[in-house]
Amino acid sequence: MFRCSVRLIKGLTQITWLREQPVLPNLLYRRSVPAAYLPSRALRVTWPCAEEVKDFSLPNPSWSQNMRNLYNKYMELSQQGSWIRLPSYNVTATHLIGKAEQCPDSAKPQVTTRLFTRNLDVEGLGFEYVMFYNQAELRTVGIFQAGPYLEGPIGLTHGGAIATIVDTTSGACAICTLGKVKTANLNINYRSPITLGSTVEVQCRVDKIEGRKIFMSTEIRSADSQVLHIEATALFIQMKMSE
Ligand SMILES: CCCCCCCCCCCCCCCC(=O)SCCNC(=O)CCNC(=O)[C@H](O)C(C)(C)COP(=O)(O)OP(=O)(O)OC[C@H]1O[C@@H](n2cnc3c(N)ncnc32)[C@H](O)[C@@H]1OP(=O)(O)O
Repeated sequence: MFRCSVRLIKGLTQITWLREQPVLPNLLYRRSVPAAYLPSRALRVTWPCAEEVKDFSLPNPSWSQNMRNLYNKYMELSQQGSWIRLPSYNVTATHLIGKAEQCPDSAKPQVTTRLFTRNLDVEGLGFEYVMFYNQAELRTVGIFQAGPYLEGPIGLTHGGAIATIVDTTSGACAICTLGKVKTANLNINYRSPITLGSTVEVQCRVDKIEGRKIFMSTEIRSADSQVLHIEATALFIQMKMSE
């Protein structure tokens, strides 16, 4: 009981401390996260090659009106300073390259791998999403449109695709809060199906932090917030300094 109370107090103290940090880049820098993780309020990334690489979290013609409306809402909040749009690339290494001298000539990392959620060349067929982070509240919001190649049951989104979006949005929140992390545990309650083609809002928040462990919870609702689709929890473990 005593150990639990001490852990709880430690966790709350850590969350309070994180909330008081002045700006996200400082926080991430102090946590040894490469500079390219740093999103900027001017909606650009500080990484020198970033402008030459496609940012997949910008609107494209496949986005529905609901997706655009939600995007515009959080962009407006970003301009006011409470939220930051997180850029998104199709190669994981692109997020990790942080120094000018590491910037490859072609402006594209020489790798053959692709980030799972950005592995299709045609817009709108798979995962269409954009994420925003709120440092003061330790929350991310994901706006997600399920493309026709994510089918599970006829006309509905595959449960694994939904798990991917939960992992991605809560993982991004954990990364922005603690730096590099890996998913250790993911629990999902599927409350109602997500129709293919529809747009949903993914809300993730930090519940508590205990040392290297960061506990998250996630809710996915319809674009108008009326329908609850998903309730989930996740545990991410911060990577050790040597990793
Ligand atoms: C430009 C700006 C963009 C920024 C925005 C970024 C955007 C881009 C976002 C993409 C976001 C994608 C996010 C996907 C993230 C993955 O998909 S990761 C891939 C899937 N996960 C894995 O493969 C992980 C496999 N497992 C492992 O590697 C290891 O088990 C782990 C999880 C790293 C933990 O190993 P470890 O570091 O040795 O930790 P360990 O000492 O064993 O445990 C530490 C603590 O955690 C506890 N723990 C460990 N595992 C568990 C568990 N499963 N359950 C409960 N407790 C556990 C331990 O009991 C221990 O607790 P304490 O004793 O400290 O109380």
